[in-house]
Amino acid sequence: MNNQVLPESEKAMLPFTHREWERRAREKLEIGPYSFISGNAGMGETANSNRAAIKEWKIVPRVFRDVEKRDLSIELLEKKFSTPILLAPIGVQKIMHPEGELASARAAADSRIPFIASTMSSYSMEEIASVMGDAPRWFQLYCSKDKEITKSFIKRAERSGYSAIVITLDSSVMGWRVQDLENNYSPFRLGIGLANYFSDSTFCSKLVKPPAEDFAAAFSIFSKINTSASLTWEDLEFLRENTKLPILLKGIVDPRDAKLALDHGVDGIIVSNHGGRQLDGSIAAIDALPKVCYVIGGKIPVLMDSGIRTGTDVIKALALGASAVLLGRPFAYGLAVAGEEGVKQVIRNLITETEVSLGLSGYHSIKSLDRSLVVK
Ligand SMILES: Cc1cc2nc3c(=O)[nH]c(=O)nc-3n(C[C@H](O)[C@H](O)[C@H](O)COP(=O)(O)O)c2cc1C
Ligand SMILES: O=C(O)C(=O)c1ccccc1
Repeated sequence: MNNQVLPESEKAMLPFTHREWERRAREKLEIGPYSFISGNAGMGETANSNRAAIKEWKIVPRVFRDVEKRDLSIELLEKKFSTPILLAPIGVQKIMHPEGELASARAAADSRIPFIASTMSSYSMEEIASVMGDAPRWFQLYCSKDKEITKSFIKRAERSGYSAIVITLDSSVMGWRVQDLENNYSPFRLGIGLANYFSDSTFCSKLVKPPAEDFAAAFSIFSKINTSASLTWEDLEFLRENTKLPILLKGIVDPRDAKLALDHGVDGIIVSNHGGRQLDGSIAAIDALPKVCYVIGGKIPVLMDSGIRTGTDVIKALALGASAVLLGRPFAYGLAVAGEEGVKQVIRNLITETEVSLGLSGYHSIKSLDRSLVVK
């Protein structure tokens, strides 16, 4: 089903609130996929903290400051973007909707919001690129234990028009996800999320038969060379040598790691705790942001995700020093509920609410936002 042709009556009925998108997604999906998306690590304490901490920050709006024209544009890695919002890398999107990443990538392209394709996508990075025209896209890399595969992924991303590499560092091993254990649910076992591997000539050269002919053998090799847990700062050198694209590190919350990232010459960092899906009990992302921004001192962009739900959340993160934010689960629910049109609607609503909130805060541009806008 192509959701571009969603009837007008149904479009009008699409939700406005995160809660309602989530409720509708829950209605639509089986328990396994729904819980995989909504689920968190452990007791969900970090996921709760992400929201609680954002709520604790309060906006102190200014008045009489001419907010007739409101400009959401930003500059990031020497490129101009019309909003400070990107779609976070989310793997296995076919569990949300049959069109998976193709639908969300088209929706992102429609608003010129950068789409970050996950290593664990259910369509290959080339297939995703092919529906995006020249719209901005980045590639998120989980480094394989096999360096040749990592190299191959980077080259493929370069060739298919991805303009930055995001290296996720908070997932050396999968978090303790009780819901998935209880449901005995794993998208991989269903063969979802392996498209980049199964379409990779370096990976396939290790197989006797193509993945389509012997899934079990291909899956077994994938399981052996999947994400590496032995990476250290030294490995950045290998990555740096293998691409001229900007490199961003995702999953940094300690200012010492931010400083190390800066010293190692990365091009940006993403403050994130993976939405609370990895280490339960870890610090709320928005609480980690100010100190990280302080040590970075504006030298490279600091992006942030984990808990962003509304336009006011976006404004708070930017006031606390983020250059841009990544939208995670909200668009995943949009995709589950109404495919491409759902993601478009989630993006449009978030952009509009951000713009309204910027004006009501007494600021006319993202550039003019400053730390004094928020207090605890
Ligand atoms: C279903 C799902 C899959 C995800 N897959 C990836 C992934 O493949 N790579 C990655 O770096 N982060 C992944 N993330 C984390 C997101 O990029 C982002 O950090 C997180 O969703 C932010 O939290 P929030 O959704 O609560 O705002 C995933 C998150 C979800 C919900
Ligand atoms: O579930 C996640 O958070 C995640 O990062 C992931 C990793 C591999 C496949 C799908 C999702």
